[in-house]
Amino acid sequence: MRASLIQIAVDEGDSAESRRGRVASLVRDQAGVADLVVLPELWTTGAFAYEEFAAEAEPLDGPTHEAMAKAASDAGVWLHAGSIPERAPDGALYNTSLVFSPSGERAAAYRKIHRFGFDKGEAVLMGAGRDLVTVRLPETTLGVATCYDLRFPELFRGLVDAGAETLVVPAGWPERRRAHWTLLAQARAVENQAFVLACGTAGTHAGVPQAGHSIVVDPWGEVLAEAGPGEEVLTVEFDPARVATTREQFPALKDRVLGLQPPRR
Ligand SMILES: O=C(O)CCC(=O)C(=O)O
Repeated sequence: MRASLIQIAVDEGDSAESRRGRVASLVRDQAGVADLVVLPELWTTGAFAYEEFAAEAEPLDGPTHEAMAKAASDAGVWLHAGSIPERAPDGALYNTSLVFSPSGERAAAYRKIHRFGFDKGEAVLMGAGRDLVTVRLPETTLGVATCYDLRFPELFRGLVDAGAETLVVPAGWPERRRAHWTLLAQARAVENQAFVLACGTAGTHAGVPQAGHSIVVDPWGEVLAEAGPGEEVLTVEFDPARVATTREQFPALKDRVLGLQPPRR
């Protein structure tokens, strides 16, 4: 199976509309190259452009949905289209990822569960998702998570329990914490014996330089491919069957002990 992670430069001065056109064309270029294409988090606005979330928010089936559904079917690829600022019917905002099949049907929508910013930014502007999401592809089952979610291993264990073998993480991770990004992507792969496809952004927006360095990690924790800091398409070939063989040959997941008792006082 071949996957291409499109590490988009999300700089100021590029409108959401023009970026949508540019990204759709990059997705189309993957026809015959990749089976699965992955885009980053909130690439129409930038993950840190908090003041743009409301203005650029769109319904689930808004302009980004339309452009990406068409790009997926034109290219004949599975497309994890990263996330959009979603305006829900009740007016609430969510950081929502969209996944499309090669015929351009929406296969899944995932509302980010852990919102970043502590007492400001996304954490106060957006609602929190509650539902884990997996997507069955012919070759593998995707488990989806978004950016800050990468810090919460229990979410990934939930995805693995639901059958995920390839963990896909679109992000807008800042350069300042790039070491955490790489470390956590490898940790999630090792502990879950799964592939991790983590696609970040490049460029600078809202004064926050982005880390780039999108990364693909195998179920043994080895880095199969890693991007540099700038805009880049990172293409990697991987064998989804390695999840089953790794879990058979080193069956640590079977040794989980659930329901531990808290310390006695
Ligand atoms: O956890 C981090 O360091 C970055 C998270 C983030 O930027 C986000 O979720 O948008």
